[in-house]
Amino acid sequence: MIECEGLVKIFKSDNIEVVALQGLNIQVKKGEMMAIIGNSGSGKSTLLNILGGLDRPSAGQVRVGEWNLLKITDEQLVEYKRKTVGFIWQNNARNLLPYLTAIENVEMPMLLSGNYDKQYARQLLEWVGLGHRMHNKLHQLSGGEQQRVAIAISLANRPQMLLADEPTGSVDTQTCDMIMDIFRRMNRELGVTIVIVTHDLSLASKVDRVVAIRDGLTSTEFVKRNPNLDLSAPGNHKMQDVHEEYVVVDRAGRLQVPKDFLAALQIDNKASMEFDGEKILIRSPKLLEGNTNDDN
Ligand SMILES: Nc1ncnc2c1ncn2[C@@H]1O[C@H](COP(=O)(O)OP(=O)(O)OP(=O)(O)O)[C@@H](O)[C@H]1O
Repeated sequence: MIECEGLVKIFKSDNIEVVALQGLNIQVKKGEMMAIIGNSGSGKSTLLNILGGLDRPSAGQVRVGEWNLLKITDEQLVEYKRKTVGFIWQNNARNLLPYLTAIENVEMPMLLSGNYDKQYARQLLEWVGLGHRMHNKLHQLSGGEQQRVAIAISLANRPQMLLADEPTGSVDTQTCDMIMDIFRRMNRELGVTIVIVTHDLSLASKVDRVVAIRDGLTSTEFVKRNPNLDLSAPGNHKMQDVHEEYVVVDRAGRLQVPKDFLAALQIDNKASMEFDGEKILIRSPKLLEGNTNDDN
C-alpha cells in the first residue's frame, strides 16, 4: 500500500535548510495496522504529511497504492486526498465544524465529494459509539467524543488508508483504549490500512508492527511475535513482551546504531567491524588500540 524509498524532505527558509527526512525507507502492506514512533523532531509528522498529500517530498520515491506522490499533479492530489486517505490529528478542531451536529460533520465530506450516504454516516457514528449523540452540536460533546467524531469523519469517504497523528495525545487512558479499539475494528471490518504516529509506547503495543524513526531515518522495527494475539483484548501488553525488535538495514546495507551504544563505547566517527562467521561485531577503534590481549 505504501512504499517509500530514499525519501528526502528538506525545508528551506531564510537560507536555512532543515533535512527532516534523510532518505527514509518504509513499506506498509495493504490492510496493516502499524505505528511509527520517534522522538520529537525525528520526522514523523513530516512523513505523515507527505503520505497524506499535505506536503510534497523533495526527493526519493513515495508510492501509495496506484499514486506516485513525487510526480502527482495538483489536481490528482486533490482527488487522492479526497478518495484514498483519511486523516486524524491530535487537535481535532482541524477536522470539525463546531456549529454543526455530529452527523452533519460526518456528512460534510460526503457532500463535498458528491457521495452523500446518510445511512453510512449514521453507521459510522454508531461504530464509534456515538449513535445516541449524533444530533448534538460539537460544542456539546467532550474532547474524547469529538475525537471519535473525527474518526467517523476521516472514514466518511471510505478511504483505503487512515493516517493518525498522535490521535490519543489529548485524551484519558479509557478514551485512548476506546479509540484504539475503534481503529482495530475499522481495520478488521473495513480493511482500512492504518498508520498511527505516536510518542506513546503503550499505544504502540496495540498494533501489529512498530517502526521507529530516528533523525529522519527508519532505525528499528518491532514485529508482533504472535500474529494471532488479540491486542484489543484486556490486559496491559508491554511492547517488549509482544514484539520482536529488529534493526532496519536498508538496501545499501546501512543501519543506525543507537546513540547510547555509540556513547558507551566512545565511538565517534569511526568503528571497527568484523564478522566471525555468525555475528557482526562493531567496536571502538580506541578500545581495540588499548586491547593487547585479543580475547575475541
Ligand atoms: N515547515 C517546516 N519548516 C522548517 N522546518 C520544519 C518544518 N516542519 C518540520 N520541520 C523540521 O523538521 C524536523 C522534523 O519535524 P517533524 O515535525 O516531522 O518531527 P516529529 O517527529 O513529528 O516531531 P513531534 O513529535 O514533535 O511532532 C524538525 O527538525 C522540524 O523542526
